[in-house]
Amino acid sequence: MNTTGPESTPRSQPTAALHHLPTSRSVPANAPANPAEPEKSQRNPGLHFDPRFLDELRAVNLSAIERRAATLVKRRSIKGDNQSAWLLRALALMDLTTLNSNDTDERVRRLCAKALHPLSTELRDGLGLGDRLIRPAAVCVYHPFVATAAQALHGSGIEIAAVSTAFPHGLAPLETRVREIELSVADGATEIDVVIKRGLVFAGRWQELYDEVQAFRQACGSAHLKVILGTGDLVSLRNVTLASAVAMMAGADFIKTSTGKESVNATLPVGLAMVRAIRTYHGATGIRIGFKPAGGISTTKTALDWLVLIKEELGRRWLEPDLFRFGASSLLTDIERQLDHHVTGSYSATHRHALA
Ligand SMILES: O=C[C@H](O)COP(=O)(O)O
Repeated sequence: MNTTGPESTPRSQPTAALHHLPTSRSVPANAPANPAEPEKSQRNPGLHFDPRFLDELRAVNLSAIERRAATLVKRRSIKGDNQSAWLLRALALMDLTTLNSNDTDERVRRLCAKALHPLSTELRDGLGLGDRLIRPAAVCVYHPFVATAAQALHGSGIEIAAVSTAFPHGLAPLETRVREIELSVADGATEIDVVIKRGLVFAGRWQELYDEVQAFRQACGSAHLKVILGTGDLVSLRNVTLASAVAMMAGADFIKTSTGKESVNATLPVGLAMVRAIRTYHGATGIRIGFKPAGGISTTKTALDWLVLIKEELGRRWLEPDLFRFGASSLLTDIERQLDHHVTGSYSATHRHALA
């Protein structure tokens, strides 16, 4: 593949049924004509729930998706300066995350300090970055640390993402989960990562799932909504595809693979199933939905695989922070090490880059 420029465009797959669906909010204008000029994507207004959209997506060909995921990665060849450029891009597309049971305000402050200055002066000089500001797109924390992060990042332009709705299982009454979103927004969260109740997927209770996600979207107000599917729990790619579709119909701004707490996290076949659902939705509505793989993405090799997948399947426009994020707690460390290697010719010890 050509990995140097913003040349490819998404291949739309309009579906017949979707064209007839009414939107649940005002009908948006189509996406910008030139995807190479990234105007901020408009928010997803959602669609009224209609099972016909699900019928369009039901026939997922598992083996074809697995074959495609394997081929994409094999074809990748990103080296040298080009690789450094892609790694800097990966950094800028990151939700720098801490979601541990032993998180503290102090740890979150250190993480925010790292987000503000992710690369050392030597490394920046070695890479010739000059004045270029390269920082993660967001810091992602549990609700109790939103106010701390908001204070530490005030005025920086770095988004504050909160995992709400009884993360990571989503097993609390709906009112409790909605209230948690409202509290996070009040504390300064600009993005909310919600988890779905996986049981609604197993039971095929799609309307109920739609209603819950719509309630989350409403509680978010101007904060952007990322819907975590917990794909490692969902058993089949068909479930992943249908849950993606319901989340988008209900107004998700992003769909996200995993909480990082399931036994299986983000995998390329699952990602492929999700980005194809995104492509279908875009083809039919003109609305671009963001994608966030998360959980277990800790090496630059894996990060590059994901970037290749997105560029090939959705196009260059999706490699911007309003449409793509990595959810990752340790990826930044490996990016620093690889960049260091590019500049100095040798690998530094991981502990030199340890976060928080
Ligand atoms: O949403 C982000 C994930 O929880 C991060 O997972 P990770 O710690 O495996 O990178």
